[in-house]
Amino acid sequence: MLDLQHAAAFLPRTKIIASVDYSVTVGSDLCIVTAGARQISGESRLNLLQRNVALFSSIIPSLAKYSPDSILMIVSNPVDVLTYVAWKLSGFPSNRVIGSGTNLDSSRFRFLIADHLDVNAQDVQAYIVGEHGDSSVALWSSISVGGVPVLSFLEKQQIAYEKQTLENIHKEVIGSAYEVISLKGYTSWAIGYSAANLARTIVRDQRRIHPISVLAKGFYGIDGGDVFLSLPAQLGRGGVLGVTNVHLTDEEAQRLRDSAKTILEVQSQLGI
Ligand SMILES: NC(=O)C1=CN([C@@H]2O[C@H](COP(=O)(O)OP(=O)(O)OC[C@H]3O[C@@H](n4cnc5c(N)ncnc54)[C@H](O)[C@@H]3O)[C@@H](O)[C@H]2O)C=CC1
Ligand SMILES: CC(=O)C(=O)O
Repeated sequence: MLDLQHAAAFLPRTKIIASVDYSVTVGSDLCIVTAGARQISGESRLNLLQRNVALFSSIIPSLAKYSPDSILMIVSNPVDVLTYVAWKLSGFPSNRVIGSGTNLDSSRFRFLIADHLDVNAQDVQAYIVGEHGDSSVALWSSISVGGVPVLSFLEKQQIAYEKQTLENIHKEVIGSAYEVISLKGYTSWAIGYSAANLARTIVRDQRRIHPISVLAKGFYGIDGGDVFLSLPAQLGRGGVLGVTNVHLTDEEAQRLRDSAKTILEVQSQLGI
């Protein structure tokens, strides 16, 4: 807290407080939960589940008690399952409980596509959906650059593109966190920007569309239980305002359902 307060002269006027007493959070508009165990090199996010569920049992009810009208944004891993846990423990409506989900994976994806095509990542529209983790799904069919749909453009021009190149880019996205963790022990900068990007949309009611972890049951044939995973959703002061109806190919929809199944299998061990 002190270390951040000492930056006061370089920041817009901001009140920075910290406490182990949850009453300091009273009346929050947005609660962002990043507490928890993190992966060691080579460990999967799903492996953190038991340790972080135990933490959530003390954190979430206290936040919900002091800020019953807030939006909860979960970042701790495994983010999709912990968003479900936070939803259950808070008793909040599902539109007010989100996970940072694949907002980060999609940025990694856009960065890699932009790098491959030598364009600006902000001009690349592309989504990773599903689990924030190993079963994530790349929506190749909806990639556009500067408004031009990339795959159909290439197909129309009969320009051969390497399916393997595309698969490799997705593999690189999945491997991104593992690579950074093996190099420096944890990831921090990109997730920080990703969470700040989501927070800005929410508190400023920007109504932008972000791929984030939402209650996904019923979308794209996802059934089998209440599951949170990432879909492109519109966000604002009310939380999740709607889920965008992005066109998925049959293969993409099947991969999304498989990703939901992976998360549900892990969730079934919880007994919540
Ligand atoms: N969703 C995403 O894309 C990402 C998620 N993460 C996840 O975020 C979590 C934290 O990672 P790091 O910040 O790297 O770990 P860290 O070890 O640097 O920080 C964890 C923090 O949690 C705090 N904490 C532990 N128990 C607590 C409790 N009961 N109440 C309040 N705070 C408590 C610790 O004091 C510590 O400051 C991990 O689960 C990690 O996997 C990290 C990066 C990206
Ligand atoms: C750690 C993590 O989930 C990430 O950087 O993607």
